[in-house]
Amino acid sequence: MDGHNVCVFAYGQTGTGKTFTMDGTNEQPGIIPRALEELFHQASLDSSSAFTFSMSMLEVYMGNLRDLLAPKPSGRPHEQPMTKCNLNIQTDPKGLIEIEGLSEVQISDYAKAKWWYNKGRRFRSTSWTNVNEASSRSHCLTRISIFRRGDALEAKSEVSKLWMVDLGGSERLLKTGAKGLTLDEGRAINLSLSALADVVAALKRKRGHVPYRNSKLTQLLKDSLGYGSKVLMLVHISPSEEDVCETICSLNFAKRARAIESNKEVSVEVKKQREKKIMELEEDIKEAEKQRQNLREETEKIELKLNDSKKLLSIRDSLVESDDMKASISPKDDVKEVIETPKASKKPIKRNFSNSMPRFMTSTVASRQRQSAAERDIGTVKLKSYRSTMVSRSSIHFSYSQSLSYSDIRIKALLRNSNGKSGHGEADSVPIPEPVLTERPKCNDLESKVTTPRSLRVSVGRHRRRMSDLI
Ligand SMILES: Nc1ncnc2c1ncn2[C@@H]1O[C@H](COP(=O)(O)OP(=O)(O)OP(=O)(O)O)[C@@H](O)[C@H]1O
Repeated sequence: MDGHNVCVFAYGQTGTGKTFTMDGTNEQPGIIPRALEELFHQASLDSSSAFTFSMSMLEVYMGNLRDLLAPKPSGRPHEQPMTKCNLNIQTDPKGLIEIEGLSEVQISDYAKAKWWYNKGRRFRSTSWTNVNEASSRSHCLTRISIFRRGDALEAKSEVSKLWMVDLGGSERLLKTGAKGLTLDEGRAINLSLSALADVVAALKRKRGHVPYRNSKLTQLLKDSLGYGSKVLMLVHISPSEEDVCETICSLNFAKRARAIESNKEVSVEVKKQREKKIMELEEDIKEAEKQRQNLREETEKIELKLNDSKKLLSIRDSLVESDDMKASISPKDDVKEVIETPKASKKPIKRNFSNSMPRFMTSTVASRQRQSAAERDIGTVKLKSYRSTMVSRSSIHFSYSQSLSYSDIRIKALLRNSNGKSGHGEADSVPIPEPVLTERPKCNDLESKVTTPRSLRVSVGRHRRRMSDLI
């Protein structure tokens, strides 16, 4: 009544109570009469919509459709309505199934519906077998068409179908002892049940192609047995131990059918699980984002350290490459002061330092010769007396990274002046061009001081010496 197509069917081994469940008796009405009664009851409760019902009944017998509500031939009221058999099944452009020429009767109330139903049921094909004395030899289908119209005038009317199916029983032909026509009927029932099983399997696996066309039974139920419809299957099994194989087969079929997801609507539980999963994934994403940020910061720190190291390395390299600076002044006493530290003695330091130096930094023969030549030159200079005379004027700072070039014309002039005017303190009058003072890193511990006139500012640090020269 909510607009869905519905299929209720009874499945199981022959003689297990399918017809009893669907039809019932006068004392114990089955599902079909109860459903009819309930339909009218529900329609009376719903004041917002107007419902009308119509009913059709047919059976699939030996692969053919037989109309169970067809009018009887005139003059022979007690005869079975055989005029309408082998009906054609049509599919309309919307995919809805229609049976060409099938009788459809209006049912205005439950009493009328029951009357028609009992009438159609009487014409069903039954026969005696070893298992069931009134065994159904066909599949019996009752169709209720439900027309629903809303109270608004422009509201569209909806049509839906309720199929109630009493399937023929699956049977072991040896067990039933069927012969002749009964045997053929049994085979036809088994064949169509097999086609139904194929449809169920395809629906379960969500295959694109569902083999509805393999039998009349499945063709009829195409628009009520697939996606978007509601299906209720009743499985009947025998309590007898002898029928355990059939029971297992029936239960396996039921298991497959139960796994079909025909309803597109997602249940509340599934929705909750999805939301929970989404939240977990969002938490994971946040955590990953945090880790990424930390890694980025770490990388930046490492890059900064790397840049510092590169700078230090370039400074060291610039200290090392000074072969062309070998003419630089390297006062031996001052160098020794550089090497000496307050805590360590001379010899061990010299040895250790030399040992720890890379090979390319050790002194070469040429550099030692140049150094000794420079020392000889220095010997002619009275540096100490010069210091003592100039101490009140100013000072020049020598460090491990600072040296004074004797080839510098300013120094030469200074030295000439010192020799010529020693003791007069006239250094200020020396015509020395004003030197440029460049800033160099100072190492206070290693610093040694050489006094010089205040006005004399010597650019230091421009000339660097190899570390081996310092040793
Ligand atoms: N629950 C029940 N209570 C009483 N009798 C029952 C019950 N179920 C089945 N029966 C009886 O068992 C017999 C077989 O039942 P039924 O004809 O419904 O079986 P079936 O599954 O329809 O068989 P088939 O497939 O051969 O048509 C009937 O006589 C029926 O009255």
